[in-house]
Amino acid sequence: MELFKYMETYDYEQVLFCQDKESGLKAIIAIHDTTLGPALGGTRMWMYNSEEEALEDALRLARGMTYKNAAAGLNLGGGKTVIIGDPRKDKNEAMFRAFGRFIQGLNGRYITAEDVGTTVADMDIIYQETDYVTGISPEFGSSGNPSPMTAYGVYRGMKAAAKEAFGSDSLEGKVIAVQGVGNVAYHLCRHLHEEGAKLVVTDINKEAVARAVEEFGAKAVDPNDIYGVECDIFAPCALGGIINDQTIPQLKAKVIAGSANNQLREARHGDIIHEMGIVYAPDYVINAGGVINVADELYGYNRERAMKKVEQIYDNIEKVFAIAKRDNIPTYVAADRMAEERIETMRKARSQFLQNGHHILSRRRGR
Ligand SMILES: NC(=O)C1=CN([C@@H]2O[C@H](COP(=O)(O)OP(=O)(O)OC[C@H]3O[C@@H](n4cnc5c(N)ncnc54)[C@H](O)[C@@H]3O)[C@@H](O)[C@H]2O)C=CC1
Ligand SMILES: CC(C)CC(=O)C(=O)O
Repeated sequence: MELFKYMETYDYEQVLFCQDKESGLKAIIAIHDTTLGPALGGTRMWMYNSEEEALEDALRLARGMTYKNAAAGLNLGGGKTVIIGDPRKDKNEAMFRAFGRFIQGLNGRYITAEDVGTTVADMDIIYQETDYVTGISPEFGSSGNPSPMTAYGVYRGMKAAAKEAFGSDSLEGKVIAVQGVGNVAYHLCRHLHEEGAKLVVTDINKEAVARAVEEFGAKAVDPNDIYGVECDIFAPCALGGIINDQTIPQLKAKVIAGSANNQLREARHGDIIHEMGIVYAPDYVINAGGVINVADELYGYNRERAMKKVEQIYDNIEKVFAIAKRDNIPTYVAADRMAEERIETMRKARSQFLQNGHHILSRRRGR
């Protein structure tokens, strides 16, 4: 990849490569845009096949966070970290301490949290070295694991998408195919089961599948068969890039609504599903519950307040559908438009000079 060319094309501010030989840390922190405030986005630990692949993931995910935070109405920019390694084998305390010191060195330009492969326990270690970490244990007055709130937001957004597609937001009796039943999707399945939806699930982790079958009466299918399941709603809740040339022809669902980041492999795949009449709830709008929840920590965490904001994901998805109809564009373009308009408006509103700048971080309590 020609890094600077790529950064210029999508307007990235900063990319940091962090290395610590003793602990084996190899991390890439990508900061996309801090117009609205410090960049907030999780840390993903994953067994990337190459450094190039890790870099691409960090960059795509960071940009997604700029749009996610803007669309959710947060005063935060977008960033993300990837750590190269196997989260089941390569983690150690020194690694997360060293990583915490790299974050502290950024002096608040980037705040981290959990993502795939990292946990509350990892965030607690990072917290030993930096103030700029969220999603740490409730014992520290924090919000803990963001996944249940992400799941609640996806559930709310899915209802809004169902209303658009079927005329009612009830999910009772709807057949919902869920790809990946990890941290987020487990809680999502609980909400769906409680509302009377019929679940079809898959995961590469057999235990995760067995739990969903046992607790929610879900039907299990093989990972490759999930796309072609006869269903009303497809909920991608594993990794990104799964709406692509190979999977689209298999899809039977009328709605796509799930937690995975970067669901469309390429923008054109958003156009194709739009033309097919599939109602797509854009990923970064529907999966913002976790970041809304951890961002609330910056104000002194209040669960009720955070939950109210997560509930509004229903309204945010409706707004996206309204823009899509108004401008006759696919929903993924409408979401981008909504986020970009907010960033531009705030850029102008905050353009006067202030001696010490100002952001909610400067009033952060309890730290
Ligand atoms: N945890 C959170 O609060 C948030 C998560 N997300 C996104 O939601 C997605 C899921 O996140 P988590 O539940 O936290 O991760 P997780 O790692 O707990 O769950 C992902 C699940 O997908 C499974 N999986 C991986 N590849 C698969 C494949 N090819 N087929 C079927 N299953 C597969 C894994 O075995 C795992 O059980 C990710 O894309 C993440 O970036 C987005 C916003 C917030
Ligand atoms: C998991 C969240 C706390 C933040 C994030 O990185 C995301 O929403 O993807």
